[in-house]
Amino acid sequence: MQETGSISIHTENIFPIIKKFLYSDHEIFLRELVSNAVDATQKLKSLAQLGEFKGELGELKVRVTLDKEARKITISDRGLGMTGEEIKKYINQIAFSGATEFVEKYKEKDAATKDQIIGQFGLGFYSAFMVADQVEIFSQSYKEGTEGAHWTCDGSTEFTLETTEKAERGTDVVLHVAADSDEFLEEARLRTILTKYCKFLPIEIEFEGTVINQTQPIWTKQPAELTDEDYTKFYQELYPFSEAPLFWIHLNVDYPFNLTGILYFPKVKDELQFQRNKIQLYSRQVFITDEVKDVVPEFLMLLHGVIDSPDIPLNVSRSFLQADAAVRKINTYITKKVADKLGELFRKDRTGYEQKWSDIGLFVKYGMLSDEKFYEKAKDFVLVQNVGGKFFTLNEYQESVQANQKDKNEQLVILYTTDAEAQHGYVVAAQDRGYDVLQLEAVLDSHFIGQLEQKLEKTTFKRVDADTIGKLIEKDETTASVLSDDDKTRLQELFAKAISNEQMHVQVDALSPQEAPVIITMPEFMRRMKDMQRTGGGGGMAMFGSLPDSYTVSVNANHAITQRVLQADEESALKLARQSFDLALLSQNMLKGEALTAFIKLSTHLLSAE
Ligand SMILES: Nc1ncnc2c1ncn2[C@@H]1O[C@H](COP(=O)(O)OP(=O)(O)OP(=O)(O)O)[C@@H](O)[C@H]1O
Repeated sequence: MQETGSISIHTENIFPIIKKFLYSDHEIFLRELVSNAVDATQKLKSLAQLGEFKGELGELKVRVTLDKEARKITISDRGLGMTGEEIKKYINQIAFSGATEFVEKYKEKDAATKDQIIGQFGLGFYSAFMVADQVEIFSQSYKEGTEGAHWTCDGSTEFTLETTEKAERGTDVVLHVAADSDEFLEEARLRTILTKYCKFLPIEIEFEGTVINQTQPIWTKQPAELTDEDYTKFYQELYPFSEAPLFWIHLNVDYPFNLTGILYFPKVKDELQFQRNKIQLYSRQVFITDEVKDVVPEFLMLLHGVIDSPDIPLNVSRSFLQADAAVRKINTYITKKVADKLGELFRKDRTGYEQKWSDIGLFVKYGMLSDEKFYEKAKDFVLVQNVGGKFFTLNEYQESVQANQKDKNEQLVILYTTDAEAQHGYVVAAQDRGYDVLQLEAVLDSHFIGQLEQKLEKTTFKRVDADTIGKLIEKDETTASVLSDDDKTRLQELFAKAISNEQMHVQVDALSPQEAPVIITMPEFMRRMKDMQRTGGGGGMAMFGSLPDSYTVSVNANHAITQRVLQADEESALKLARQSFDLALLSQNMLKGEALTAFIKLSTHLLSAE
């Protein structure tokens, strides 16, 4: 018996549209057809378990075969099969209306959204027409007493359906590859596509004699069944040639949404190395995309691994995805899991955690800055390190410095350096006072400091070179000046003349005689403004666009050199002043070019004059 018919009477022909619009992603036809074959096989297995199918299951592989000569690709399964009636219902009506709906949605979108939709939405069975000008289905249902069915469609809305003899239960979908799709007649091309999308499908997929997939990837197993080696091996499979991960989290939740997966913490050395799009998104073991934006919180995109969830709505556009309740819950869940894991590592193995800190620190701080909930958890396990290399939690650090580093207003002043080498003199000066100095060197740290100042009560941060040591943490006691007011004015004028630079604001301060004769500082506020300006922070910063460098030059009223300057004749006084100022510049790494040459010349001269 043969029947012909029209798939739908009131729809325009969708096939040219499918073909035209989906040009960039033709390869997904194979993912769609192979997953259909896998679904049909799994359905049969379920029926067998329920006792509704009593026959022999036999070998349940899905086979993909290529006949280049005949221009045919065949996808065969030994699943539950379809009767002629079922083909009419599932392929002609349901699948077709699904494809039609897809095309309708697709037509309205702009190009960017289109790419997004294609990547995340399977066209289903009709995606076959992206590469084939004729598609045949040969199917034998598992139901006893049913006849085999043969369906043919040439890419118009017309189809034929007839009975046929098919010995084996299951379905063969035969694609007659169109003239413009020759690339899919290459074995290597098909293998690449299969490996990309089908590598972890739950039923064996055989292509040209070899099975291309792992049916039970480790994320589908229970953590208790797995060893560390299993996890690292899997990581190597996903990312060959990369360094071993630091640690991982096995995700496993089935309520209120379904999600499994493994997230790895990669070894990252600096911000520039962050590699996004390393997490692969699967839906029931079928690879969907590695664009997990919106499904995974921004700061977690630095992680690697696999997420598998049938609950992530792949068939909706981007803007909708962000607002989707399930996606929001998944975001919250993953963030919580990651925070819990870090907390656990910190509690169980503090030493190991400290060793890993240089790799995870950046990530933890990034998380704290971008997610309030994460901050709340991470504030207990985020670490800071002082210049001596010792690690502290925020609480531990506050405890340890508060006896010594509170100013006269009971404000705790935390001192830090962004470069212990370059700011060495200032670090030593602070340490000599009994102060501790933290290393906060990463680009992210300036934002992190800002956040901590908001969160921690009565606490401010100052870079060690933000002021002279006595003023860095202002106490009640003051050092008296040995100079008269007249001397101070003279000194100020002499130095200003010797330096003759408008960006250097000279002031005479009563410092300890042990401190340097001249100290150059840049106020904390001013430096932060400039930092923000440099890193392109916020529009409001534009007004500081022409902010000049502005330094404070403190002349130490109590230093022996100062006395010499005052006692010398004008010419020698200016030389001495210039020389002490240059020394201060030198200690800040600010003496360059002509000034440096002049300094060396003068030094040599002074030395030989002795
Ligand atoms: N190999 C097959 N064996 C048995 N039934 C099949 C096979 N391929 C397709 N079908 C039937 O045709 C229907 C439509 O398939 P189609 O791929 O268009 O949509 P789908 O798989 O339901 O959804 P999706 O859009 O996610 O692919 C399937 O639901 C299934 O009932």
